[in-house]
Amino acid sequence: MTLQEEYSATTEEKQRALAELRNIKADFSGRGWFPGTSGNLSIRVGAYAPTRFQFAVTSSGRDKSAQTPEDFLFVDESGRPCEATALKPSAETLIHCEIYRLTGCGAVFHVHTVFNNLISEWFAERGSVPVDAVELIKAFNIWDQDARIDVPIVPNYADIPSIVPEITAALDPRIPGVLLRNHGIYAWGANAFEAKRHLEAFEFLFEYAYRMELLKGSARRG
Ligand SMILES: CSC[C@@H](O)[C@@H](O)C(=O)COP(=O)(O)O
Ligand SMILES: [Zn+2]
Repeated sequence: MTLQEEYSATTEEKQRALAELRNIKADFSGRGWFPGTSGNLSIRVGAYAPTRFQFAVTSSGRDKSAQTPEDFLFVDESGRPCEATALKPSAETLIHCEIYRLTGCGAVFHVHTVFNNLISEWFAERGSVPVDAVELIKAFNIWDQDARIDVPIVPNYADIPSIVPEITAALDPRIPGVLLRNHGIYAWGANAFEAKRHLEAFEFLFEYAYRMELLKGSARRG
């Protein structure tokens, strides 16, 4: 068995991953989370080592509100397609690769929303979004009384490979997500269920943080 074969998944596992991605993509599309072909999703399949893994990822530039046979392809740890295909993996595949390499997680979801863009710009100089004592922090399995978290924000560059070392440096192992400034959130988890829970929690907390800043501002104005 070649190394590639050792890390490739069974046909059944690949089909299960694609079915799960189709359901997740339809769900997120229903929430309006893929404006203008933005967003990308991936689920890891097969054996894992930080230097050898494979995952299914959305193909680049497509309307993610549509369901077609060309929506996904499988790539390896370097982001290269695992088989001959005319499809192009997401332009941000290297970010998924780095998150899998650093965390060993099972799924990575990326969406652009107005709230995640606004809050990442508002707190950009601070370098993270502070969230204090909100119950939904428990979605990240943080159960401290009055827990406080800081969601990392990294610079956004047109050259995607330049973003990767920023994520490597900023990633907090306690926080399953990272914001790209004025771009969007990457959320991950051990599997698609957990990554979806984390993404929903992040989007709730970003809207909460945005509205809390407005309340504080109006209170200061009196
Ligand atoms: C078209 S704006 C969004 C893209 O530039 C990118 O940020 C994105 O999220 C989707 O890129 P894709 O290559 O389709 O995965
Ligand atoms: Zn994006």
